[in-house]
Amino acid sequence: MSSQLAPVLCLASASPRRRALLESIGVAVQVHPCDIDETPLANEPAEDYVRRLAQAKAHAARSMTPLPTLGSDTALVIDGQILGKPDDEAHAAGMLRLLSGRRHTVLTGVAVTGPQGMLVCSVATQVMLRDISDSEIAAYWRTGEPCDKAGSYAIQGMASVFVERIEGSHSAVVGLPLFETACLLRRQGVPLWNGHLPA
Ligand SMILES: Cc1cn([C@H]2C[C@H](O)[C@@H](COP(=O)(O)OP(=O)(O)OP(=O)(O)O)O2)c(=O)[nH]c1=O
Repeated sequence: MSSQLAPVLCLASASPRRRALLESIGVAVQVHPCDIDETPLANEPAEDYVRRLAQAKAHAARSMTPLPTLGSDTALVIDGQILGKPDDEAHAAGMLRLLSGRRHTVLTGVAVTGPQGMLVCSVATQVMLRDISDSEIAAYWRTGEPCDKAGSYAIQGMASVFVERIEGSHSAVVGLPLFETACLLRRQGVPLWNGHLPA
């Protein structure tokens, strides 16, 4: 919708999903992916972790642009463990076996820099997956879909057949909670599709 418009936000992310989500609410972006060390700190609570990474990404892009910058991070939590993107097939299979037939939490942190300084939020969404067999896990890996997704699945893709229930924000699981992000953007004066309307 907005790819021909002048960018109003710098997206500090390599994720095509985050770009598409922002464009779906009328925010044209310029993209500056940032290479951040995503290793959790010792005993770091998961919510602190996603907020810290979101802020680090937004901060890293700041020197590259006069525009407000947005950073985000998505991770899963199950049994107190933080799950990020898989390193390889065995890692992905281990994650999917752990998630199979169980409920887990998806946490997404968002940070937006601008005239109000660094604004940060995080959103928790509960996802219940049905039992997934080892042969399904192997076949799913071969689709190529899990390799760049936290927890090794994509709710918006073929893994939707595993998703029994979700409580919370679907867009947050895909990488950016649109309701909460729109609130932060508005506070920083970034116009959305309805930016010309009165508040
Ligand atoms: C659980 C889940 C995650 N994901 C994605 C969202 C994020 O892009 C990715 C988690 O990794 P992130 O490190 O949050 O993001 P990224 O590496 O893709 O991009 P960047 O760090 O440059 O911003 O997993 C889905 O697309 N669908 C899902 O169902």
